[in-house]
Amino acid sequence: MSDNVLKVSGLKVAYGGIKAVKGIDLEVNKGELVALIGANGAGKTTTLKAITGTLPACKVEGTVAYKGASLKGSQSFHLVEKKLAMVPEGRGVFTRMTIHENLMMGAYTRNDQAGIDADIAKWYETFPRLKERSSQLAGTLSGGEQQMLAMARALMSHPELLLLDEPSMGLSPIMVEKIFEVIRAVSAQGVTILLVEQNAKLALQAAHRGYVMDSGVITMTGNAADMLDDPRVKAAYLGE
Ligand SMILES: Nc1ncnc2c1ncn2[C@@H]1O[C@H](COP(=O)(O)OP(=O)(O)OP(=O)(O)O)[C@@H](O)[C@H]1O
Repeated sequence: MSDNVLKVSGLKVAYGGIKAVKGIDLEVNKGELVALIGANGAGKTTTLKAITGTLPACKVEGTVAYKGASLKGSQSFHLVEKKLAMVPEGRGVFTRMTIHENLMMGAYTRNDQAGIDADIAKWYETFPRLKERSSQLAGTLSGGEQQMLAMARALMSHPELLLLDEPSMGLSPIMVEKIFEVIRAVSAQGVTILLVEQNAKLALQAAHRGYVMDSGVITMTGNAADMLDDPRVKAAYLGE
């Protein structure tokens, strides 16, 4: 059996006349943390939306296989049942629910109450700030706190693949460090992750492998440590 959790082949996406993704191949193997980096408008978010089948009406070609099967036509609740969790850009927490209720929502496909309670306690330990505010409405949290909550909520479903879209966006440098610390810790627990990031340095430092996307095409791929050393990556994405 292949080790692929995710395999994207020949993916093309066009919004009307705009070709956002122009035939990319990408794979994520079990247990890997893979970074997809690239500038604004490179097509990274579009790629994630194509993976989850959440694109607006537009032309899509190619295939996306998650655990060997297509996700075409899946609704968001199907994705959770299939153990695929996405933390979108802008977080997507339930703003009118408390932190605790958000975490419970993340576990709605589970019925092991003791396990759910243990997981909530674990995430509260990882993010003490969420614990202090457990009965606060999620909409009143800061950007960084919402990012933490969105990640913890996604992890409550015990995903086999976690998709993270720009987790560092809009956060203070301290919060960015903290979020990446957590991403590394989650990866070390064996969770398979596809991380979309503009912060190429932090993403490649955390990842096993990376892909560089530019104007809808993959221009480079390889071992993340090698990519950090690559003069082209240094010049274009690391500001060196
Ligand atoms: N709904 C849409 N309708 C039309 N064009 C779109 C739509 N969504 C994205 N695009 C265009 O597709 C291209 C790729 O956008 P995408 O959001 O995938 O890039 P990105 O790499 O995620 O960038 P960013 O980091 O800024 O989010 C851009 O030119 C964008 O303007």
